[in-house]
Amino acid sequence: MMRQVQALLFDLDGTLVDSAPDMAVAVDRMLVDVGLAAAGEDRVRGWVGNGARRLVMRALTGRVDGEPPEADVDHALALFLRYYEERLSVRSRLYPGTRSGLDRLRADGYGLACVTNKPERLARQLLSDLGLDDLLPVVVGGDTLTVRKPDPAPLHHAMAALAVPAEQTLMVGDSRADVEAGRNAGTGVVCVPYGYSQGEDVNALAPDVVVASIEELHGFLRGAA
Ligand SMILES: O=C(O)COP(=O)(O)O
Ligand SMILES: [Mg+2]
Repeated sequence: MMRQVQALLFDLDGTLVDSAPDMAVAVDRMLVDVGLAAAGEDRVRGWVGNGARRLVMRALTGRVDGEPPEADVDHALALFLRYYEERLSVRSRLYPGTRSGLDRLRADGYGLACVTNKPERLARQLLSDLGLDDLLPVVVGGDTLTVRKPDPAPLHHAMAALAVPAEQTLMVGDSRADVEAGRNAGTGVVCVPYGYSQGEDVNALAPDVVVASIEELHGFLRGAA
């Protein structure tokens, strides 16, 4: 798997950034507005990973596979996005080892990109607020193309921007959508165990390797080089 890695594609929420605290505030404000009970941060953590629309669908139904009426989703999504944008990076934090790991990976010359299911505009703003925009200038969001992870197209888009083929790229993520997107695109797949994986153990998703942090990923690639 570690054949000549030249580029790394990073998931954002749950991999680089613990963004659930701010997302939970926005979800709860939305839920109260539409007459439902606030869900709280722990439940919201279990709903993040497949884009803002899916997050809202889960919040409205309390179910990971919930399918509320389209008009309800449209209304709630607009509220969620407005509230989330107002407080995008108040409590969101980089996971330990993210900054140092990305710095070292860049110093070693790897191509780095962010491939997230978050709306691109919010992803760019969050990366900028947390000081990662220089390290990750290539950002593909959930609405950059017409499809999102687990579709391989966002990964292909990022790899084209980095000019690195899939055989020399690793997708680094925290959930099933990332693992499947990597497999579909033909990249290697790395998981972190601390993110949002809708209650699934990332080991059960059979990534090529699980690393405890982005800094550990750097050490792992050094060792494999
Ligand atoms: O916003 C989401 O649903 C998840 O975003 P992610 O792909 O960065 O985990
Ligand atoms: Mg994620």
